[in-house]
Amino acid sequence: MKLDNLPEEIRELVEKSSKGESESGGRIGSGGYTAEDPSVFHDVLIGLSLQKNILLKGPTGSGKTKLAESVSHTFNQPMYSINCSIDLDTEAMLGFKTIEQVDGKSSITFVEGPVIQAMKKGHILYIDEINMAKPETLPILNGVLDYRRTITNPFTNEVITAAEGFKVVAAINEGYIGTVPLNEALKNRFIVIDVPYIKGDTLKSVLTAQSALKDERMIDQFVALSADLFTQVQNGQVSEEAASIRALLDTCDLAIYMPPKRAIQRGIIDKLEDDREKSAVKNIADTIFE
Ligand SMILES: Nc1ncnc2c1ncn2[C@@H]1O[C@H](COP(=O)(O)OP(=O)(O)OP(=O)(O)O)[C@@H](O)[C@H]1O
Repeated sequence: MKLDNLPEEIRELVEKSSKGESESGGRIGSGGYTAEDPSVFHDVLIGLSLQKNILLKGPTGSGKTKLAESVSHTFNQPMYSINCSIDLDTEAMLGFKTIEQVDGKSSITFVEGPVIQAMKKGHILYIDEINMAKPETLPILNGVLDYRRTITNPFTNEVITAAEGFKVVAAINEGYIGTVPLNEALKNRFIVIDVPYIKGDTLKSVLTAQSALKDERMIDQFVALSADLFTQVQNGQVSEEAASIRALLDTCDLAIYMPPKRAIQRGIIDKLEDDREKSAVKNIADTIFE
């Protein structure tokens, strides 16, 4: 278990609740989530240790998936993921029946999906973009997400109660095109943690660690660019995704091989729809990079 730097009381909680089978299936996430406010990660760990479901709420590229991976890393428990979309169906969550040939004979077997596997093994279930699913798809998980921690598999009639250690983390990207407001009963089953874009020295350390760009002066310039973009986002001049850390990391990588302003054009500006937003970002880039 990777518990360095955690306050004593949180470390004890994490140790107690980090059960689950250690064998096969799922994948232990890599760590690396960094935030200026340590309470973001600490509160996620506390909530999960107390068997609460966690809903990470934040704009695209703000590190929600990275945070979930870091949870898996810290608890040393494998993570099973569901990526929600309007096409998500019960089979993608719970599993499906298939015909298998055993000794020349056909038999029907059930291939367990991420929810059933994580429940049975006492591992972590990550439900990404939970508000992209059709509202009628997720209520089947209501019993999994409350004190019952139980589901009746509609394909096999098996009643499954989650093994000790089972944890649920979900992520939501509010206001994003194609999303629907989360059903209240579903939202009610989660503790909500905001995951904002990182800034300043924290951003610098993430760019230094995750980008291939090694020119410290240029990294400082990209941190300044991000701060200015953030101000424009707050003023309502540009949309939130312009300040995405993912886009900034891509831009830093490109800037090793092309002038930084071209990298910004490719990595940030060309993703924006609105011409006024594009020129606002371009103006900021012009003030920081010659
Ligand atoms: N606070 C952070 N700490 C470490 N890495 C971060 C952080 N924020 C963003 N990143 C990096 O930025 C990239 C995007 O992060 P991630 O995929 O976790 O975002 P997300 O919030 O899940 O995005 P989306 O909503 O689009 O799925 C990753 O490469 C991740 O490592």
